[in-house]
Amino acid sequence: MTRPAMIRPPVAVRPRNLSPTVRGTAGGIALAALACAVLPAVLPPYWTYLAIGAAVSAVVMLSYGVIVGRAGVMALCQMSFAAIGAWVVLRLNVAGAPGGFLVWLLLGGLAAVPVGVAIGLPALRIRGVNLAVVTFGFAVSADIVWNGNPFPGAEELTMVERPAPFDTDGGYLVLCVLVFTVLAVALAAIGRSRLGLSWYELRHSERSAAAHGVSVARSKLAAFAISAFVAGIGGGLLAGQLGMVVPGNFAMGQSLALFAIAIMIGPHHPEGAVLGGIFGSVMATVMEKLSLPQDLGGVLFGAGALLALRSGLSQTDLTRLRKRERAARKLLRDAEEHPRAADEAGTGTPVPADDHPPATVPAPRSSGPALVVKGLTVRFGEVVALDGVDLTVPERSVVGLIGPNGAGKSTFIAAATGFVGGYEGSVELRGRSLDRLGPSARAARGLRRTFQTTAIAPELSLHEYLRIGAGRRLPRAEAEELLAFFGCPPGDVPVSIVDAGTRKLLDVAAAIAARPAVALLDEPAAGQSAAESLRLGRTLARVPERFGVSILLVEHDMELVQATCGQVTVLDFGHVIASGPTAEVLAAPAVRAAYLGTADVPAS
Ligand SMILES: Nc1ncnc2c1ncn2[C@@H]1O[C@H](COP(=O)(O)OP(=O)(O)OP(=O)(O)O)[C@@H](O)[C@H]1O
Repeated sequence: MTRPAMIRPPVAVRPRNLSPTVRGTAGGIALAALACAVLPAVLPPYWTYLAIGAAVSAVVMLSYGVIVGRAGVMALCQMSFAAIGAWVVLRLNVAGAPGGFLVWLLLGGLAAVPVGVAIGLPALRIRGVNLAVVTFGFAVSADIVWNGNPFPGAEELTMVERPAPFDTDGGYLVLCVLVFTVLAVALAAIGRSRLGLSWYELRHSERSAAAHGVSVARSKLAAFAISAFVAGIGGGLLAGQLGMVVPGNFAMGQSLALFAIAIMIGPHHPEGAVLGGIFGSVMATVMEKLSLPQDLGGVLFGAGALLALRSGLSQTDLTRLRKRERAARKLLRDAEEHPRAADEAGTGTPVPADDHPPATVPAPRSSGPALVVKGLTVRFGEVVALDGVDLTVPERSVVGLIGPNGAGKSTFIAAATGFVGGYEGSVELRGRSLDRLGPSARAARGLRRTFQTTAIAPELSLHEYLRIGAGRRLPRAEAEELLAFFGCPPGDVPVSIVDAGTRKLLDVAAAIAARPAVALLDEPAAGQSAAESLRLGRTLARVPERFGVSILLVEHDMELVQATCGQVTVLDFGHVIASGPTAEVLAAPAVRAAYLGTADVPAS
């Protein structure tokens, strides 16, 4: 089978100095400090005013970065959250509330959070264009409310008091840059956490996220809450900039234009937010200076957004990814061409997967089987996909689940792991019933699965993907060892440059990284050559002893099944037709009949 450009080194490589996150954050803070020191001194008043506008827009852009850039949600109402932040600041200003501007700013951000969560609730059931319509509807309703009710202080012309030493335009620019920097650093830290990484996964595949134990609902609501908070802060800053706001500052058109900029540029990276802020704020002035129609800016943003949607990645994503890919390719070339030199340079030590010494794995807590499924029956309308299936996976074993196409193997995995609800029968993991739990809760309890087709976010590195799968802090050395065990490239390599077969191995590694009680693997060898498939079989056979994880392996490759599984269960038309030691089962007439289609051999 031919494959796209493949990266799969035969050795494990311990990389060094590839991750630029710490250097990037420090560089960003240094740039912000420089901007604070230099800009107010050198910019003429008009440009200082424009720079404040750009900084405020950049803060709002950060909110798009969370919800659109990371979580991939089509949210069209961020300016409505900004309006809430502005309203709170203005209201507290009019009331002369204690604490002053900075406290009001914070309260404005917090006030937007419950509204963000409320708007996020429909996102638990709907997605894509439908969700865009819901958020658009909210933005339109908010527009109507703001237009019918003047912002506090508008009638009596009470302007917001900027606090000293930020009361001049130059000082206020410094404040905006500081707020942006604090938020950008905090969001970057969240982005590197499991929550932030899970947003990337949600964006590409909610079912994969659930299979990794990520609570899809909690993760999505957190994205809405955090993005609403940041937008609220942006709105409060706008109130401080203008002294007084009008509904037009938060109009629907604003939300749409910023949304298009966000899709195009990718404000989930600080440089994208800055660029987006500059575009959002300065574009109108540039158009005016060039004597071009104002709407042209919106058209350009829209066109850029369409291009970004087609490629699936924003401009900053692409730039960062290409840089990471170049560094990863160089590292892999060096390691393959000069393994010894690479080792001496500290970048890698060749470790053939088969040479890994066995780790000390704690004994299972229960003495019974790892997984016991009894009487599992699943119906899809008239189709009975599974009919009273019993299956047991002992501790520290690899059990095969085989059968012809349509026999019900994937349905078994889906039902056992909670992806198909409403089944009859029972599923017990180490003596505890899972029947009332959803997929992410079952995964968190120690029942992991992989899918026939992988959907891994290409912008993640292999190490980041393993961290999501592990569901815990995963030391780099442990991740590298796991990747080497499965014959995957080093952890800093981006998923975007590994082939489909390696992605399947990575998926298996991510399931094992969690050290679950049982991992249910759905055709992990699909897309592998015969030799790779056999090698995978040998690797899987060593997983129970090495990691303390039992495996249920769904496969069509009989050589792989024979090399890997001590026991096999055979399904045909949703029924178990044989179960027992692999060699005996594969020799059984009923099994041969099921595979060869000889109908007159009775089922056992
Ligand atoms: N969501 C669904 N809706 C309706 N029918 C379904 C659904 N999923 C599976 N089926 C049916 O259930 C039966 C079992 O399908 P399943 O995918 O579990 O088989 P399988 O053994 O995994 O096949 P394969 O080896 O081709 O992956 C098939 O008849 C299939 O058409």
